[in-house]
Amino acid sequence: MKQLLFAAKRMMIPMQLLPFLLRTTPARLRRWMIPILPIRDLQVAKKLVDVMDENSRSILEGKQAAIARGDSAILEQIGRGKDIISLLIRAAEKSSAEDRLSEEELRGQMNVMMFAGTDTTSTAMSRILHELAHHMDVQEQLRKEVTQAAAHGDLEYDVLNKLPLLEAICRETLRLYPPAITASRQATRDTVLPLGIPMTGKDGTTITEVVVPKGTIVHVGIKAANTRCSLWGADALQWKPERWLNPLPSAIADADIPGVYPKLLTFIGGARGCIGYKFAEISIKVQLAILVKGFRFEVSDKKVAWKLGQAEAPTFEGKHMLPMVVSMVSHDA
Ligand code: HEM
Repeated sequence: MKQLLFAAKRMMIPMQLLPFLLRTTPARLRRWMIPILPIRDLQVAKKLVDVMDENSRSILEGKQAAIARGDSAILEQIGRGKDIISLLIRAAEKSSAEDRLSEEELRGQMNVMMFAGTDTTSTAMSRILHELAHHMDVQEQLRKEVTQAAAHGDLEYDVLNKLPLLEAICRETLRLYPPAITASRQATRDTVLPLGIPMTGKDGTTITEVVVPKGTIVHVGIKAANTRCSLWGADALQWKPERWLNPLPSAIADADIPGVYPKLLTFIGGARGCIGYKFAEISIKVQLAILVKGFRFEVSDKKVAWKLGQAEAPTFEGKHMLPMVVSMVSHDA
């Protein structure tokens, strides 16, 4: 998945043609053209998309077969029939022919979710572990919080979701290192955007708003909004989970930030905001709670470089990885 994002990033200029090609050529022709175009990244992207599609196809077939075999077969499946794909298959079966999602559309949904949900979540996990390795005191506090909460067995959803330090660590990492640093939107009508901070024009006049005509592409600076000193304070660029354990500065508390996630644009907002944010949040918390309870993460002597594809990914000597020193935690009293 990461390779796909990096390949797409390197093809930024030819990709500008994509909307035009989508409008003017059938999918079959586009696929036929790819092997003859001398763009290496395009061949890489095609191969990766085919792998993703093949995976979706085999998962979908497995789910459909289990649903056809009946309840006991469904219970053996990951998600036990409550996962989104099983729900979509069942909904499709109950819908009229004209409303029904076709096989291709179901696979399309799966591909989008895998694409949108995998690297975003794994990047956030990498960032959290990296920060915890640089802040061993916070890591120890988190281990204590999780271990105490799990003293009587498995952590229930509600308990896990309310652990204050775990929550603060997730929020702070998603604030400072949003996996998607920008998003684009197209204005559906003429509008005027007020500026939070006025600007001075070339002729010296003060500009307090910007006219946005219908059709304009607007790039939303997710990371810029999440780390703005005038809102978050002078320490906006520092990783400080404790900021979420205390009342937020009034500038940010009072700011109207239309994110689905309070005060952050990490999952953006509005009708096309991230539909997976709750899932992402709980899966990060589950993974983190299990990992930190069982293992200690320390910085290694290998220099990690964070490279921007669509999401920022850790690399070492050009390979996607996050070298760390990991040891088991002893829970003997
Ligand atoms: C930390 C994890 C995640 C982050 C930071 C994140 C962030 C975002 C952002 C910024 C968008 C808007 C992209 C755009 O319009 O350009 C988006 C869209 C989307 N996300 Fe997430 N996401 C995360 C995890 C997930 C997960 C786990 C899923 C699914 C299981 C998911 C499914 C989607 C889908 C389907 C969309 C497209 C929604 C639409 O266009 O209507 N995301 N996400």
